[in-house]
Amino acid sequence: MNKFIEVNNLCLSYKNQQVIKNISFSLEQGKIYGLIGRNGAGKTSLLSLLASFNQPTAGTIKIDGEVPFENARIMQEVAFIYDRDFKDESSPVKEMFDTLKRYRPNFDEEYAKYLLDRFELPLKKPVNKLSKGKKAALNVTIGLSSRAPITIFDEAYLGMDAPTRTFFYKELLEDQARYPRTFILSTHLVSEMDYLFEEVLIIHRGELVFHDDFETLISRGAAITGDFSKVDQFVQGKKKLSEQTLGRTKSVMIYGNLTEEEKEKARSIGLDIGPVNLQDLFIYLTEEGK
Ligand SMILES: Nc1ncnc2c1ncn2[C@@H]1O[C@H](COP(=O)(O)OP(=O)(O)OP(=O)(O)O)[C@@H](O)[C@H]1O
Repeated sequence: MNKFIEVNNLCLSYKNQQVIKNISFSLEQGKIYGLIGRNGAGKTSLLSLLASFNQPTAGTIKIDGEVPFENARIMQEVAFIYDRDFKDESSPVKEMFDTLKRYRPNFDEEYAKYLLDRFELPLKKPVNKLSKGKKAALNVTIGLSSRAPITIFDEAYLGMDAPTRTFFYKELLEDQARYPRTFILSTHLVSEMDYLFEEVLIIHRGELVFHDDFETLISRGAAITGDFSKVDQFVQGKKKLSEQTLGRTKSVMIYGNLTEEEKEKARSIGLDIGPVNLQDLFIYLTEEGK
């Protein structure tokens, strides 16, 4: 495994509140990571450390073998795109991209123009006069066209309508195929974005409670669907994450691995076994009291 980003025993405190608690993980080059966690879990705090916007209280971060904080070479490799209001940005959209060219070595002007056009961003309009959704589109354009080896989107979609978000996800995947880099996507739109993630990190109350590939995470549970009475009987004694009933058909998400014997039994009575969805698992893994 190529450890492009290595985080060891990372801690961050604001005054006497510890918001990042002894987190360790490593991330590879060229993969898309989903970072999820409930409100106040510490996602932005963690990302701001990776982007050198903050210094750890304890522990270490290494990017490409070097400590990133106040390290000009590494800092230009990291693009941190977060929900910004651009309120002091009175220059026109076009000017922002002229500036970007100077400090993003991989910036692709043609690609930026293509995205600005597709997002229908008016080049002459002052940035702070754009609507919220257009500001988000501008932000995403900066993130994608910078082609930084580490690109972090922290709820960068806020304000975008559904068709625009769909376009953003499609572009992200297509550009990743052309120019692979490490993406970290922090989001609350778990069910909408989960297909983008190759690996998932779940942070809860400042601790990393899960980090593995997407397939491994969703294989921790199963969706059992079929005749409601048979489903009820089969899931008895199992940890239920959620359930839905339509007429006589019921679907129950359960947590925990099924043995081969159990799978065989379910099939023999006409039940269907499917994967659990990430959102239900996430809700379960971060339930209060866990
Ligand atoms: N500048 C700051 N000063 C003091 N406390 C802060 C500061 N920034 C964040 N915190 C606190 O750190 C904790 C983690 O906040 P953070 O913004 O990292 O969470 P988050 O997971 O990104 O949340 P959300 O999903 O709500 O955006 C919260 O308790 C928050 O109040």
